[in-house]
Amino acid sequence: MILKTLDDLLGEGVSGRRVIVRADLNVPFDKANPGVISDDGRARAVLPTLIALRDAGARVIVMSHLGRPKGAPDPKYTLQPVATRLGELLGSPVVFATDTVGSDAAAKVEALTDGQVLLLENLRFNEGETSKDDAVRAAFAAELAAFADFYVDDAFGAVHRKHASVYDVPAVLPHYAGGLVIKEVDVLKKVTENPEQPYVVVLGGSKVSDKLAVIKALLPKVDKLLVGGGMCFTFLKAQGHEVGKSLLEDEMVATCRDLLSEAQGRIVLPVDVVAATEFSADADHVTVPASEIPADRLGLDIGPESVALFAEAIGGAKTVFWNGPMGVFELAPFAAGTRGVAEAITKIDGFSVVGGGDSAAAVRTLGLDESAFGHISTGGGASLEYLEGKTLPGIEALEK
Ligand SMILES: Nc1ncnc2c1ncn2[C@@H]1O[C@H](COP(=O)(O)OP(=O)(O)O)[C@@H](O)[C@H]1O
Ligand SMILES: O=C(OP(=O)(O)O)[C@H](O)COP(=O)(O)O
Repeated sequence: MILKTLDDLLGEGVSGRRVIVRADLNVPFDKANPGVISDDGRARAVLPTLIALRDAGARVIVMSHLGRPKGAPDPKYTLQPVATRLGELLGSPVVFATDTVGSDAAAKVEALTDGQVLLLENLRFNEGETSKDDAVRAAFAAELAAFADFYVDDAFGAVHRKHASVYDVPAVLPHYAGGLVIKEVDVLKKVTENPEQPYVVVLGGSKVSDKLAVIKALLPKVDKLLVGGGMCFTFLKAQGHEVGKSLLEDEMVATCRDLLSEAQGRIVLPVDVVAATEFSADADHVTVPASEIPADRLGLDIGPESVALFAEAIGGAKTVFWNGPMGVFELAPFAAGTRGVAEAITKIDGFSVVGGGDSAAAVRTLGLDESAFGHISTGGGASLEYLEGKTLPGIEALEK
């Protein structure tokens, strides 16, 4: 990667200068306790960058998205609790702006003193952040850029998004890659260029349509692609099975059918599923064959036979990449599939990468040994698209 890094910026001197940092503070919240962060790994991952800038006397403006609000303020997705947590981790309070580029943000940017850190409200409360219209994104980016002298991208988890804060702000400010982005790309580069065979990819989670697109590109590169989590039901439907009330992307069923035929047995699907009456920890649940999901139930985890099948494929691998929990691991009755697959990955005689906000959170909240994985990446979609060989908009913008 030929690009300027945070060290270059620190070398140029930042005392008294305003630096805007794109971070990925899209942390998971406790499903049972709204407002309580269940895993602060992504906030911890950006700390070295924030500390280095703070200690060098910069006036630090942090920006991030949280969840997928629809371009307007939505209290459900406020970054306020993240500002509080970030302050605790930094050991000094983080100022919070209640808007992103409005009057509160402008006043707080103006009032920043050397070494202070400010977090702007959720970028996605503004339609300019994710707009497909270049001019609309550029206009929002110009408002963000006006706050600062320099731009640092340390949001690896979002580098695959062609969004204003990722792609357009670096077009108008001197730009630098943070240490997290550099570290993540270094590891993934090795896996992309020369994965030791057999190479097994495990996919799950709930961002089904995003990740189905990646499968086609990854298929020729892998020995086996194991599909669990919310991803598997569109494939099961494509095989002709009914999936009840499970997560389903109806319009992708035909694509999945094509992928299954192209894969010639290399896509492995669950053979049993934990089917519940509703999306709740107290719901009645039974393990059923994947071909017999009752019409009034939804699959919330893969079953034990699937775990054994997946563990066997993983056990023979020299390289494993895993993104996306195998089930709704946040609810105890549906955590066994994720735990089983994660444990199998920790035992391989080879190199493993876990990617994704929720997958990394699962490793930690289920109490697995983090050191047993080769690398735990903060980005799921970002690392998948990197492995696919795509040029990522955030990296491209930094290289320009
Ligand atoms: N069968 C399922 N039905 C609905 N949601 C699921 C299912 N399996 C996993 N999930 C959910 O997927 C979410 C994580 O998906 P995703 O964002 O794609 O992963 P990551 O953040 O690791 O990239 C988790 O919150 C988990 O509860
Ligand atoms: O959580 C994220 O990605 P991931 O679930 O693929 O790890 C990133 O914060 C990107 O979020 P987005 O997929 O809503 O753009």
